[in-house]
Amino acid sequence: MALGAVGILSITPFAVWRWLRHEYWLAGLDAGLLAVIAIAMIWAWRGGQIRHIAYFATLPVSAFAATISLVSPESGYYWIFVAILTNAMLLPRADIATLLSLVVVIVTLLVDSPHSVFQHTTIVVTLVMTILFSYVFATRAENQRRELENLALSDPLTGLDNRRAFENAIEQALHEAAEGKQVFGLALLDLDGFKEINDAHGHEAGDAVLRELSRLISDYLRASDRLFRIGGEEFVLLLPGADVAGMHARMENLRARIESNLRCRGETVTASIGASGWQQGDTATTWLMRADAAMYRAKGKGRNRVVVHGLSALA
Ligand SMILES: Nc1nc2c(ncn2[C@@H]2O[C@H](COP(=O)(O)OP(=O)(O)OP(=O)(O)O)[C@@H](O)[C@H]2O)c(=O)[nH]1
Repeated sequence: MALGAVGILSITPFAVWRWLRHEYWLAGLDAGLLAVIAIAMIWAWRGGQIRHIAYFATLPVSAFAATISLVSPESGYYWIFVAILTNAMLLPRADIATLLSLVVVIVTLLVDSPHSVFQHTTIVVTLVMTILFSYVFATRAENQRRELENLALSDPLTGLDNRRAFENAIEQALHEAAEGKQVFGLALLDLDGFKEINDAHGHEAGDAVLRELSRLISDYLRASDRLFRIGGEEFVLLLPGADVAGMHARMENLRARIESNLRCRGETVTASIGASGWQQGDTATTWLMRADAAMYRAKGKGRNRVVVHGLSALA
């Protein structure tokens, strides 16, 4: 929004000035660019996706810079610097931003320059330097954004996807299930007596158990399954293609594997698992509530067991 406001404040005087000088064609070009910026600002204000808005805004800005440098080469070149920076700052990919800026610069080199050879060389060199520096800036910004996204979506202790990632994934699963593309199972896994483990052996030993548990579950999962750590000793599994009977068999295997392999200072550590299949009309809350209720039934029945909602004979 701030960039848009600066753009409008900077370009409007040029549009008026050109209109007063009867340069209607150039004034119309300025007015077109002002309209693009205004639409982009309204789109952003109404919550549009920044990525789409960026492409919508940068393409006309680049086209404007190239056109103005072709029709008015004495001063038009300066707008190319603005276009290069706009591309680098707005576009989500540094390579696309650089490519677009290069196209603009190459187009402008087609102009018969009214400048001296020295001035023209200076313009070309400074444009190329600006593109290079913008590329470095945009690449850094892109990497930092990716790192931040990873940090926001992963759990630092286990490296697994976290609750926020799970919230995105369950919405996606609900969408796919409602469209009939895929059935899904959802399983909640909670360690048994973890407080006592922490109290008896210390927090670091507890952390080691959580890391080992993550490794055990990850090794057991299929490529399409997803595992999340959504709380202290609470994990969620999102299992595409799993019907309730199949889910019970798989979770029972996982439970037995944990019981056989998970140890803290030689003591066996176990987990309780509650699971539920997707049902028509489910929201994330209703689906999770059924899996949660199944998990508490597993705890209530003495822990170290699996309960799948709707599979009472096996439960
Ligand atoms: N080491 C460690 N402990 C954690 C972490 N997050 C939560 N906890 C501990 O996990 C324990 C959870 O305790 P409870 O909710 O009582 O669960 P529980 O002892 O496993 O009991 P049940 O679930 O009923 O079998 C608490 O002592 C928390 O301090 C963590 O990241 N690391």
